[in-house]
Amino acid sequence: MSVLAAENLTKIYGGKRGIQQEALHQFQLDVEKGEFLGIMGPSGSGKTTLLNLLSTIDNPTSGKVIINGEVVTSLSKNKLAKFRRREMGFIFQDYNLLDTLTIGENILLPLTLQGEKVKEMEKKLVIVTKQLGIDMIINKRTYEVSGGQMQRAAIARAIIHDPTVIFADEPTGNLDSKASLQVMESLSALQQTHRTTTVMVTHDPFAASFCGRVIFIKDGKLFNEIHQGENRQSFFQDILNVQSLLGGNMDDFQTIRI
Ligand SMILES: Nc1ncnc2c1ncn2[C@@H]1O[C@H](COP(=O)(O)OP(=O)(O)OP(=O)(O)O)[C@@H](O)[C@H]1O
Repeated sequence: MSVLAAENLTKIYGGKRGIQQEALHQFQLDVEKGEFLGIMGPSGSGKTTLLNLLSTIDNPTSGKVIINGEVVTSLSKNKLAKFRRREMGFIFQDYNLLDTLTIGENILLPLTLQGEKVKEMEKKLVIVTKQLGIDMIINKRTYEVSGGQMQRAAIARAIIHDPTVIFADEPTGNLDSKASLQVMESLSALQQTHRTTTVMVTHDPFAASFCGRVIFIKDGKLFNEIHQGENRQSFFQDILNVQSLLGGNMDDFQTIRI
């Protein structure tokens, strides 16, 4: 069952007297429940634009986004804010945790905003932080923990309210290879146990190799899509192969690590 769909999504930036830039052209996408989808492509190909449209951070010039049967591109501002809070989780490259709160308070933010009972929140916090191996840092502040721990806290915050879909934008962009491995293992394990649908933009073939499917974008259009087969290592190689077909600026691509 498709839980997230894009129908003919087009985004044209600029306009009036400025130069127009078509960043996305009549894009079609269907994401199944429980899928872990990666979005890759050279710099400027339209990845962030697509993620911003799917996650309702930005509006398309034309076309629709449908999440859980709801045409989110037609929702009023108020309804959209509620829908986003309930149905979506976000993971960013720079973690976006609040320094004034403890790690635990940061993780609980989506439930606090929903008015969840304290006892329930505490139970959920213990479960999710144990799953992510960060239960020992919930009383610390952001400046007392590592980047990998902050990103795992951000994953916990993204998933704690059981959203329909998690949007991740370069979640390993600021991490070294060891922390990237921990973060990607945590994210893929957790999204499987929660059967959450996850959509992740990344330049990093290592991070993308944890996805079940990776789509490649070029010039705002779908270039190719590949599915994980036997194992992650061979999928990593498949991703590198498509990247070399795709060309573009090779500086965009990290080709080491497996
Ligand atoms: N706010 C904007 N105004 C005008 N043009 C924009 C804007 N945002 C993006 N673009 C242009 O749209 C195209 C797609 O940009 P987008 O940020 O989606 O690419 P990307 O694949 O995410 O790139 P990167 O990997 O470098 O982040 C690019 O040509 C970019 O210059």
